[in-house]
Amino acid sequence: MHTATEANFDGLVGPTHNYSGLSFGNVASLNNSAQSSNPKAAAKQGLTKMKALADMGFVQGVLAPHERPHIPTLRRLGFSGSDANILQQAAKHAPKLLAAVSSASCMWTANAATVSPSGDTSDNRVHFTPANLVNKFHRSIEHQTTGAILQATFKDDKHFAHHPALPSVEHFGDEGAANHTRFCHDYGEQGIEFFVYGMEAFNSKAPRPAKFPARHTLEASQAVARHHGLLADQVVYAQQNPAVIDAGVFHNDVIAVGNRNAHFYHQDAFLDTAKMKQDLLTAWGDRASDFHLIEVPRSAVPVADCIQSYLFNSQLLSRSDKDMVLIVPGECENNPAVWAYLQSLIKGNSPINEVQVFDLKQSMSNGGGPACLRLRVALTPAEQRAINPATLMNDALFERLNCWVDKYYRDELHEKDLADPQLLHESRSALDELTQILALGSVYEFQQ
Ligand SMILES: NCCC[C@H](NC(=O)CCC(=O)O)C(=O)O
Repeated sequence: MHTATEANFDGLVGPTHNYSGLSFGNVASLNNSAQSSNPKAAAKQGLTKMKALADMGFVQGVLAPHERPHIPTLRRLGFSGSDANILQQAAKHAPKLLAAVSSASCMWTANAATVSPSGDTSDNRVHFTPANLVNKFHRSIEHQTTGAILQATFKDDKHFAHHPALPSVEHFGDEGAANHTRFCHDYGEQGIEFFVYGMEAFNSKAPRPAKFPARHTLEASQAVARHHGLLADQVVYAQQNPAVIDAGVFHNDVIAVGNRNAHFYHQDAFLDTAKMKQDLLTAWGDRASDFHLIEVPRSAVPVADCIQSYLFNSQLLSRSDKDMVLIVPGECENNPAVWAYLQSLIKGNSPINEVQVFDLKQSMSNGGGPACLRLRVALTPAEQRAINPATLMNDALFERLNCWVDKYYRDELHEKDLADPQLLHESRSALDELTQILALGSVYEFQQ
């Protein structure tokens, strides 16, 4: 281990994974709200992807799911009595609230936080800011536990700095790394941090979407950049095209992905594409010919096909300096325009040389693809050695987590099951054991 690398930390799908139509503006979430879910299959699909990446030689970590249904939130909202009584009352009087506090949405760890690697920060530590996720109630309750799990995973304050989430108000709406990409030569060198926002909160004259919410503001990204101690000329901001948000692109990672010297994005992704390109090339500096701007034209793949297939919600991974592999969901293979485009892409002269397909249907049906499920953390060798080793995927952990899923997870879940006190019991028992497997300590309220 001599050079820095990029680790992926995937969210392990929790035992209450279900489809409740909670995310206005997210087409899959709204369309699948009547479906029953399969938490066991969901967790195993995620584990299979994690194991495959570990087997390919990438550093792969696991982030634990949160305590759900979240009884402390129901108590905060006025329900009282025993846990079973609270579940029963919530199911009767506020079923959508019960669904919200039962969501396994923390699986999408691209939304867990924004991470700045040590090559970029003023104190040369890796900085983490959990995302407040204020736009959706069910996600706004994630950041505290997310912060605790990140601190239990990246423990050593010599290497890692943890900030609290930004103020939980729309002006600072923050969706984390789903709207953040880092470009660099080597992962350990200083890079360019690219922040994409949906609207300017304090400028009502600036463009913003009309139909669906812009979840992430410019002001949130600027605050994160200040906290992380980033240099102004290493930071680029770009506004998402409001029209694509209105078409269902609720996060920028549904329409663009970047890695090292490659930016792979759709023609319609940004409000001002020419400016985005110019700003990135200026920040990149000399050797501009090394930077790959791979723009997918709408004539080849319409925006609707991007949303249906999640083409851009892929993981773009470096196998060596000039060789990248793209990890895509099965939906890409089933979309003729997308699949034809991908075949031509890998034959062309971009650094992307291979496409690998993974079945992530359980997560995809709530609008989460391969990229949503992972948080990227670029690490130097010394930082890598400082991570909690119990969270790193390998043969033994894969085996152990599969047995753990078999022991605790159901293979079918309907909205009505969320009121079952047995589900709460199963979920807490599972997480209690998981904190031992991953050596996290007591990160959940029920353990305190
Ligand atoms: N990065 C992908 C995030 C997907 C997530 N979906 C959800 O929360 C849907 C949950 C439901 O509808 O049951 C979201 O929209 O934030």
